Formats: sequence, C-alpha cells, structure tokens
Amino acid sequence: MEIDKAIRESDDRRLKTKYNNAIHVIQRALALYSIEEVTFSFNGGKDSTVLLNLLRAGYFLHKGEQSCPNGSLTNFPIRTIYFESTSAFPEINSFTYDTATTYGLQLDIIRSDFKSGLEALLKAKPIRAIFLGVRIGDPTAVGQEQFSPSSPGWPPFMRVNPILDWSYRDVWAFILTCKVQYCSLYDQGYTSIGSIHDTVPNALLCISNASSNNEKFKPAYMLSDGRLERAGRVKKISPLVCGQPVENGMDRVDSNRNSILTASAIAVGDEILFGIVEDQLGPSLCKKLHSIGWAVSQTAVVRNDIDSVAEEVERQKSSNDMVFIYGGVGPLHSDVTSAGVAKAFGVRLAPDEEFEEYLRQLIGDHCTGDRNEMALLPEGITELLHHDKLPVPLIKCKNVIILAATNLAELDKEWNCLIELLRSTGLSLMEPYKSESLTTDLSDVEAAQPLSKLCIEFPDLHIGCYRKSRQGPLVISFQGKDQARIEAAIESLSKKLHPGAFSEVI
Ligand SMILES: Cc1cc2nc3c(=O)[nH]c(=O)nc-3n(C[C@H](O)[C@H](O)[C@H](O)COP(=O)(O)O)c2cc1C
Ligand SMILES: Nc1ncnc2c1ncn2[C@@H]1O[C@H](COP(=O)(O)OP(=O)(O)OP(=O)(O)O)[C@@H](O)[C@H]1O
Ligand SMILES: [Mg+2]
Repeated sequence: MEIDKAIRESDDRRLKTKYNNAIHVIQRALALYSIEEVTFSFNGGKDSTVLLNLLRAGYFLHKGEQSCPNGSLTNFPIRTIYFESTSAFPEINSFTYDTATTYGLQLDIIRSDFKSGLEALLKAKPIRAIFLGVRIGDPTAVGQEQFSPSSPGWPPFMRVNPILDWSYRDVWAFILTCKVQYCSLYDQGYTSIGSIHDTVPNALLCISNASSNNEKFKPAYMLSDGRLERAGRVKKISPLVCGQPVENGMDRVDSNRNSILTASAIAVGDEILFGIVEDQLGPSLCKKLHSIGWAVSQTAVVRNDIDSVAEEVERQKSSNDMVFIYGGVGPLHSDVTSAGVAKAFGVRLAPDEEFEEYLRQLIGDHCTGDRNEMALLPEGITELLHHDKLPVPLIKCKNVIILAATNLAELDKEWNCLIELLRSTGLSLMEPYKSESLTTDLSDVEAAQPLSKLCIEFPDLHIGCYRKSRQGPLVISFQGKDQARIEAAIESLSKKLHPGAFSEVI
C-alpha cells in the first residue's frame, strides 16, 4: 500500500511515530465498529486529506493484504460525508469531488448545517462513529481526546480524531512524503481554509512584487512557523495583549488606577524547603510589584508536587488579581508547575503547537513526536505573551503568570518584557508605592502608643516596625501611594515625640 510504504521508507522518525499512533487509533476504531457504523467527515481541507490517506492505509492494514490484491486499495469502503456550503471555495468543492472519484469514495453530500445534517444522517444510517481531521490547536479541539463522544445537545456518536496531536509541520511532512494530492488553494498561500467570507491567503507567504500590483504567495508547506497557520483567517481581535479578556488581573489595571490590585508569588522548589538554596526571586518580585503600584498579599514556597502547587494556586488565584509562579518549569520529572496550574483550573495539560514551535526553534528538531515530548500547557486557558527579547513567550493562564526565570537577571528580563507588553496595549500601570523609613533609639514601649495613634490617623498608609537586632534601633517604615501623606505622617509622629527622636534612613 503506497502510503504505508512511503512512511516505512522515510527516515523522518517523528513522522513515523505520528503515523503509527494515528493508524493505531484507526485500527482500534475499526475493531470497535463495523464498517457500516463508521463514517468519515471529509471537506477537501489539508487535515481531512491527511486523514483520508491515513484511513486508506489503516483500512488496508486492518483488512490485511488478502482483501486488497496487489497491495492496492481501489475502492474505499468507509462511507464519507461532505457538508457542502454555498460559501465554500469552488476549488475546495472541485477537489472534494475529484478526490471522491480518484479514490472511489461513497460521498454523501449534506447541504444543511452540521447538527441537523448529522441528526438526519444518524436516523437514516446505523452510524456510531465519525472520523474527523481535528487537531489540537483548532478552536474546536479543546477538551477532545482521540475518542470523544459528541457534545451534549448533539446527536450521539463517537468523534474519532486520529490526528489530534499532529502539528502543522506533521501534516505537511505527511503530504509531501506520501506525495498526496491536495487542494490547489494550498499552493496559492492558503494555510487553513474556512469559507470564502473569512479566509484569505496567509500574508506571511506573500512574495512582494514591487514592480506590479500582482501579489504572489508561496505554497502552504513553506510556512515554517506552524503557529501562524491561521494568520489568513479573519479574526475577532481582542484589544488586549492577553487574547481572551479576563475579569481580573492586569486587564483591569487602567480602570483601577487608584484602587488596590493585589498579587501573590509562589515559588516551587523542594530545594528551597530543604534550605539548600535561598529564594531570591520572591523578594525581587515584591519590589517590582510595588514599583508598579501593586500590593503583595502573600508569598509562598511549595514542594515540587502537583497537588501542592494546585492547592496553593487555587487558593491564591481567587483571592488575588494576579498570581506569579516560578520554579518547576521545564521537561524534568520535578517540573510540575504547569500540571499544578492546570489542576487548579480543572483543565488538562495538552500539547500546545505554538509553544512547541518556540521550543523547536530553541532546541532544534530532535523530538521524536512522542506525546510526552511536546510542550504541554493547561488547555483552553493558556495565552502566550510574546516578546522579541524572550526566547520563549511568557505563559499566562487566566490570572496566573508562569515565569521561567531561575535567577535575578532572568527575572529582570522577563519582568521588563511583561511591563512593555502591558504598556504596548495602551494600559497605564498603577501609581507606584513610595516608601520612607525612620530609625529611632526609643524603646518599643515608648514608641508603641504614638505609633498606634498614627495608624488610626493615616489609615491609607502602611506603617510597619521592625528591628535588625534586639539591641539596635527600631526601624519604622511608611508605604503609600501619596508622598505628601507619608511626609505628613512623619511630621505628625515627630510632633508626638521629642524632636531628634528619629533619623531618616537614606
Ligand atoms: C462530523 C462533525 C461532527 C461534529 N461534532 C460536534 C460535536 O460533537 N460538538 C460540537 O460542539 N461541535 C461539533 N461539530 C462542529 C465543529 O466542532 C465545529 O463547530 C465546526 O467544524 C466549525 O465549523 P465553523 O468554523 O464553520 O463554525 C461537528 C462537526 C462535524 C463536521
Ligand atoms: N464542511 C465539512 N464537511 C465535512 N467535514 C468537515 C467540514 N468542515 C470540517 N469538517 C471536518 O472537521 C475537520 C477539521 O476542519 P478544519 O477546517 O480544521 O481542517 P481541514 O479543513 O481539513 O484543514 P484546514 O485547517 O486547512 O482548513 C476536517 O478535517 C473535517 O473532518
Ligand atoms: Mg478547513
């Protein structure tokens, strides 16, 4: 069988893994359901073209060579459905019809919407499972597995997604390796095809031609960065850097310029708890947050353990506008931060094609395509915050930001990028906190009463006291957003006690 042969002869290890996994899913489905009970949802797009050829190979391998003399498969026995729409590209329509002829597909054309079309189909035929070319990263893939029952409200059937974990690169590697025919639109710069109303060629493939007005495009397989597959789809643009608007956190900053926003920081690290290393990022993060006017409600250190991370994140995300978490980020056994964040939000970890592409550009092409080697991030809640100065984007899951920094220099860099990203969205940051400190040789007993009165007089300030040693001077610190109020508080305290009782800490 030509597809199976082409893959076996290829030396692309990753493609072989992806192929074998997809064939396994197809074979399990063909073992579970009879051929009359399955159908293939084909629309002429690249993903469904890949799936068609995988199904041809999978059916061939399932049946064994006896039923397909000469190793060829002329008639494809899996019923195929196509939802034809008046807004489909004519090239898509003709490719779909031509492909049906080439491969002997029994094509059922459905001209109603997906749901009612499927309802009618399931009434008329004994169909129990439908093969789809859905891939993770497709907006509709969230929450889906390779076998996913149809959603509530939809007629009951099993959605079978053999190429769920394939990336854009994998799709083209398969098409080119197996020399499969595909719709001509992909040679004209289209990289993902919806309807004529929402799809244009991908501008990233445009070959600029200054001498004429004729725009030309490179073929879809030339798009080296699979993250940009949908750049040719007309998008509903969110005004924020953060993609989907969230109800809390930095998105609210502007309207809350004078209100208090709180953040917390979680360090993940057994070595901090063992006392082997000292957490330096927490204190630095606190200073940085105060410098943009955020109050820090808590810092915590947790073990490298999914449940410990999840419990802490769950607690802090609901009581803070933003939570910063660092440590435990990467592919090692102890790197559980993403899994903990996913658990705190009740979602699973799923391969993130966009993040994988960043990692690939960073570490090269060495991954074999096994699921566990892919960049796994909390599904459906992750936004990647890109900045040119960062090799990989910052990860934001609702109001939790996962920092990859492992030292102060890296934290400075990530922080500066984060602030720039926020500024570029037109959001101003909060009024920063100002801080003044005094020292006094007064005893605690002498200082206690005037300080209590001062706190009542200046409820808008944070007035704190600490000692560096029992015998040494008492340090009194003032934090607030209004410098004049801090100065008024210092003056008021001086009046309450004899002049010269205090000296300012510079
Ligand atoms: C065969 C088939 C089965 C589908 N099953 C479901 C389903 O179970 N649940 C669901 O929400 N959408 C289902 N859909 C709809 C798709 O998830 C998705 O909404 C559609 O492909 C997006 O097309 P659009 O971009 O034109 O809206 C199904 C679509 C097809 C073709
Ligand atoms: N009109 C349709 N008729 C039949 N199946 C469809 C239709 N639209 C979508 N599907 C199914 O949903 C899958 C996902 O659609 P999607 O648009 O993401 O992929 P594609 O069309 O195959 O490729 P591309 O991403 O390049 O458009 C398809 O592979 C196909 O199985
Ligand atoms: Mg499509």
